[in-house]
Amino acid sequence: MSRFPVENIRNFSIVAHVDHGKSTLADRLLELTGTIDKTKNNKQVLDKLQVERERGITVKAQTASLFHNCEGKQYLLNLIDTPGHVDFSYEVSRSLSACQGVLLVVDANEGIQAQTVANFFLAFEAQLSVIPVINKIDLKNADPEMFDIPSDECIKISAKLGTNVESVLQAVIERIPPPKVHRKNPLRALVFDSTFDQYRGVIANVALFDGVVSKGDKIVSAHTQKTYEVNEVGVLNPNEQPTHKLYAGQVGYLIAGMKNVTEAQIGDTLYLHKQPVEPLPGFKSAKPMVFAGMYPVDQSEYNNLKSAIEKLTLNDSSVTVHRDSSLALGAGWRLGFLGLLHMEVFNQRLELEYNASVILTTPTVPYKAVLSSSKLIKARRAVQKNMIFIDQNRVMLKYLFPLNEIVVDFYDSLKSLSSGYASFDYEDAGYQTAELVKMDILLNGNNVEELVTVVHKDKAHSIGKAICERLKDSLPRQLFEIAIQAAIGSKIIARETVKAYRKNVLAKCLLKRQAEGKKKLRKIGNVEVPKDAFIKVLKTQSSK
Ligand SMILES: Nc1nc2c(ncn2[C@@H]2O[C@H](COP(=O)(O)OP(=O)(O)OP(=O)(O)O)[C@@H](O)[C@H]2O)c(=O)[nH]1
Repeated sequence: MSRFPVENIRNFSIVAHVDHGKSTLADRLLELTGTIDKTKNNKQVLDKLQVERERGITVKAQTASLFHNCEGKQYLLNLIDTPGHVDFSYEVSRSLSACQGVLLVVDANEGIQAQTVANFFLAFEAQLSVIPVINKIDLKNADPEMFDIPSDECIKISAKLGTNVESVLQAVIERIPPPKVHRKNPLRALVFDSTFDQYRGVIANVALFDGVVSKGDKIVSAHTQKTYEVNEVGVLNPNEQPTHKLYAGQVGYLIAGMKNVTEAQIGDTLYLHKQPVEPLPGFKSAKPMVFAGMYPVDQSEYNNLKSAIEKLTLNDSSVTVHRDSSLALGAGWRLGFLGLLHMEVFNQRLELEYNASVILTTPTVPYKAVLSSSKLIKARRAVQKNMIFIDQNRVMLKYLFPLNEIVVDFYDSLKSLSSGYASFDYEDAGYQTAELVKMDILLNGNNVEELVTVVHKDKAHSIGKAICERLKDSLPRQLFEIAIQAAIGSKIIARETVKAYRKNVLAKCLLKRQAEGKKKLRKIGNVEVPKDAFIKVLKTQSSK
């Protein structure tokens, strides 16, 4: 690695709106630099996770070091491919901390979209060089001239066909500056991502801001003050390739015998033993926008699920975890996600990567209740506090909201109403009095503990009705009629009915059900409920 002086290093991310072609461009760059062989099968090779392959989207930023010869000089180009969906934007902001420039990819057909703008501002605020790349110029309706960017600054390519992709490499070398680092200073390495390997422990992705790190070095974590010996260092090419040393300006991985996931903090600074340095600023923590309760299907699985959640949150540090418990479901957690897609992907990764089976429930939020026989707690609605114009195009509105109104899909509704242009932030404003009631959902008279909620009195009827309707759509017909009821105390406020099978379709349906298997079903009284029924209810509950 010493062959690459700082001036021959470029660290850059590929950012874009969802599906504008980041991963396809990454494939071509890997091929052009000979990092992977050129074959027809190279489709989004950096999307390594099973969930990414199944869904065809990137959810995790991936690093790859490319070795490239240009005008007789050997360059080391560290590329980070990032996700495009807004729910994974935390991956983008972290990746930028290891870069000096970005390729801002824009689909020529679709033009500039919400995440194009958001990513542009992220890069701009981090003072990175931005190279606009207009992609998909092979498509019929492509109109590459439609952007308000000087055309000589844009590179027009087809990532799919490989057209003009060499110019992108050329621009990376010419327009992105080398990192500003000092190799003679003591080691200062930023941990910008981590994964957990069953056999080798924590694998930390590091960007070196100062100094050198070698296999065998003793290093200290600024966060825990614990000392470790470096067992392996290397680059991702795109698979791990040990190198013995990494120098300032380079991006790679490091394994140092951290066996416990709590020891590895994303944003931590690593330095050499007895050579302490000022820690790097790290990352602003991600703010959860959607919450869900998570419980093991069987309490005996609690410890396994706990360990799986810990390992997965190491790789996805934007998930917040708090312990929670339910009378019916036992010990579990309240998890916070950046959006509903993020919640689904996390859940799917737990199943695919850790073979975990979980129950997702509506979240609980902490309330303080003053119990009194006659006086109920007074309600408070969202109250506007102020409105500030940030510039000609942007306005900031401040409201006081009951937390319960925003924890499920407020953020997603806001994004879809504003086509993704509105952003949302919140701060805890303390407890407020409110007229709240506890609402139960009953299936043939049996209480469904997963769906017990505390709701505002005025919304109880509409929420109860919506949950009953949703459940009706998600419950398969059974041998008998199922009454779905929403109740406050002993008062029933909504009801739906799932009819029993008709006799002539009975045999056919039973056969189908047997084929589907019983694994994904949960029994409440005599009623069989598919596991995803609760997720469907959770998704729509607060929008009703
Ligand atoms: N016609 C055409 N299609 C392209 C081109 N580049 C990418 N695509 C297609 O666009 C789709 C999305 O490409 P990806 O590379 O997965 O996009 P992405 O930006 O990485 O997607 P996310 O990471 O999920 O946001 C795929 O079906 C690609 O085959 C191109 O130059 N021309």
